[in-house]
Amino acid sequence: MIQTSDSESDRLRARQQVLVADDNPRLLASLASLLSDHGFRPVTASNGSEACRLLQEHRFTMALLDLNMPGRDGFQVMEEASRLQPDCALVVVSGETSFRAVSRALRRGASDYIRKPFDPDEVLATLENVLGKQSLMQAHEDVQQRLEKSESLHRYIVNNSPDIVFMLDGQGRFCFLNRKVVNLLGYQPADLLGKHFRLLLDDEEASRSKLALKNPGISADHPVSFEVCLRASGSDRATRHFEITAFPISDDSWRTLGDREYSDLSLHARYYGIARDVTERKEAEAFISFQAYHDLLTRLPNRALFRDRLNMALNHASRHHQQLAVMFLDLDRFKIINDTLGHTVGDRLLQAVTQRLERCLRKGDTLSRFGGDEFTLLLPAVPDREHAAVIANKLIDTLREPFVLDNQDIYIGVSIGIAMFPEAGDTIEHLIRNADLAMYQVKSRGKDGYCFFDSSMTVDSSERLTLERDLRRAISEGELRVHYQPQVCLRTRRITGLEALVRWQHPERGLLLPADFLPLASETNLISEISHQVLKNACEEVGQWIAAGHQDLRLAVNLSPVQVEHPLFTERLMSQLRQIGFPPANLEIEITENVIMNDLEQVSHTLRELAGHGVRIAIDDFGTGYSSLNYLHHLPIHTLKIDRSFVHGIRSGNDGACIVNAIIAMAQGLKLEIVAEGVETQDQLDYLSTSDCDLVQGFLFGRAQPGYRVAELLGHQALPIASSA
Ligand SMILES: Nc1nc2c(ncn2[C@@H]2O[C@H](COP(=O)(O)O[C@H]3[C@@H](O)[C@H](n4cnc5c(=O)[nH]c(N)nc54)O[C@@H]3COP(=O)(O)O)[C@@H](O)[C@H]2O)c(=O)[nH]1
Repeated sequence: MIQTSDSESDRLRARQQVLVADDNPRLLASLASLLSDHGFRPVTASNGSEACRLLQEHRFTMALLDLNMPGRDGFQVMEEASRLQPDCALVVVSGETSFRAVSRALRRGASDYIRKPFDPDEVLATLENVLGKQSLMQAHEDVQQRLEKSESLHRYIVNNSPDIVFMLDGQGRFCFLNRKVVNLLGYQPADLLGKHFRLLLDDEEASRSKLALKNPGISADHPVSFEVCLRASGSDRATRHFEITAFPISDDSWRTLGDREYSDLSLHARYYGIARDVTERKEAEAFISFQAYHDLLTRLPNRALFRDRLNMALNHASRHHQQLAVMFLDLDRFKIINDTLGHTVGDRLLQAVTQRLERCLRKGDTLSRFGGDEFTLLLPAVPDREHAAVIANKLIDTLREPFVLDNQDIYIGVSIGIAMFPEAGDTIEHLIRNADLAMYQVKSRGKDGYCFFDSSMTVDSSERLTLERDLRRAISEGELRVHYQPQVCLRTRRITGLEALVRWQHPERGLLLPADFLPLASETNLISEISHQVLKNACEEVGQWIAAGHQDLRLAVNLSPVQVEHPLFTERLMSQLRQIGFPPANLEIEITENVIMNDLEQVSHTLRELAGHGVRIAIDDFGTGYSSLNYLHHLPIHTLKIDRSFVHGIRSGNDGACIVNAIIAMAQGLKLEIVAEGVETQDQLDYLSTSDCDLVQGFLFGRAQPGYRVAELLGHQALPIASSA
């Protein structure tokens, strides 16, 4: 029985409203007065029906009910009370003392049974007892509710934690997991309970984690933290990165918990841990590191990573006495495509080029984007130069095929310089620089090919800088000169044309030949400006001689590949000629076969435009380049210039002569004019005179000379053989 102090008991009673129902008015009154005398608030009902009505209208802590009442008896009132007010304690006060009646009353929910005539003390004691029980039950219920609230609060906190919360038993099996494991890894907690944590890890990480947990230094105050990748459920879900913090559970940790579930846990759980998903941070870190070492457009390694790989490859190659190759690749015509078709197409082209190049490489080779349209390639295990040459050819061939972007065929080529370790250098800087130098050799020869570095290409870098600075000054200060080499008609021996050749009147070094500065001009893109100046000066000067009476005098000019490939070349040239007043029909432009083959489509278009304006087109160094004779049929070509190596062959043996004969025969068939270049001897001249060659050019008739000297020669009826030849 609950022990309460008097004052507390009074306080309790004061709150209690008690229903008293009896059909005996005297008994009813005496019960009511007993109750009110002892602090209760009795509400009386003289029959069962009234009691039921009161139950509907008021709340009661207790009901003292007679069993035998007219209308609705005590059992029916009990039923109604249980339905309407289940918390109301029912006490039967009845003269009916049969076992059947008592047990029936108790079955209906009566807390106690008082026999009539009642003893007031017994009634009061029974009421105290019932009240005590009620208060005990209430207290228990309160505790229960508080526990439930507290548990659901903790459950909420644990389940809504942003991290996976888990417990492991001594063997490493999961004995608790919160629901976060569903969102983050796709498992239901039940899928993992009882399973070893290695189920989520690869072997290496499982052993690492095991070791971390076994670390003797860990405790709740010093948990262990480590990062692992956890396998998500289902094959289509990727692995995610987690930071695990875990510590062993001491027996003290369970002292406050009594719940059955937790006591089960307390039996088994030996480790508590949280797993925080750090995938986003890891991915951001990986992206930042990728960005630092890769080019984002092509996703290729950048310069920094290339240098790193080259450094490792060099160490390995020198330890094992092996060779390696560094290639420097520069795309031909990329700038023009980028300028005319836009940067989006340019970007897509670079991506497509990357894919094709990668297809030619093996695992272990490193292709990197060096910047713009430049790539570097490291072949760490090439046995010899031939091997490197085979790969260079593969790369060249794969880029020769047109790229189809935006429904148009785009032709692009590549110039490749190759530096072999150790012969072309033994440091990262030397190998890259020398491959770059070799690449410029290819560019200056007409692009689209490869070239191995050799020491003759080395120009000291400070020397290069000085030369470049001087060359810029030469262009702006007018130090460039045009010299003319006569083209002589074999039949009349008169000058019919002049080839304009650039010279540089260097203030300190004297007159420089193109070989001294054109390669650097090509590298630095100054070549266009130089060719433009030469063309302008030559047209102005030769234009005066034409105007002075040499109406048929032809001016031949060399064009750089960059000029011819520019889509606005014809328009600009024609406007320049109009400004100067130079007749287009007196102009012949010289291009090599390689320039045509590099971009057959674009160059053909330009040549047709030029021919449409009356400009003549000559193929320079004919027979030495990469060509398909097919183009001769289709393009508006007027002149073939037989390369001087074949002309020199006339003297030294039959092969050269045969080639010269073959070229002349072919040119005749195609109705092209023939110019034999590099004629140095009388024998060569005699041979050519008997073989239907039209024009000759060479030291035999004179080297390229300044305009004032050439002007004197123009008046000659027949050009004499030069004394210096
Ligand atoms: N884009 C431009 N390129 C130009 C320009 N001027 C010249 N060039 C290119 O430089 C190449 C070399 O020119 P150069 O040193 O002037 O040599 C020319 C002649 O001097 C030389 N030649 C002529 N006759 C003989 C000979 O009997 N023997 C011999 N060993 N050499 C001789 O040949 C060069 C002319 O050849 P080609 O151009 O093939 O007709 C020059 O080839 C151009 O490519 C320029 O303004 N713009």
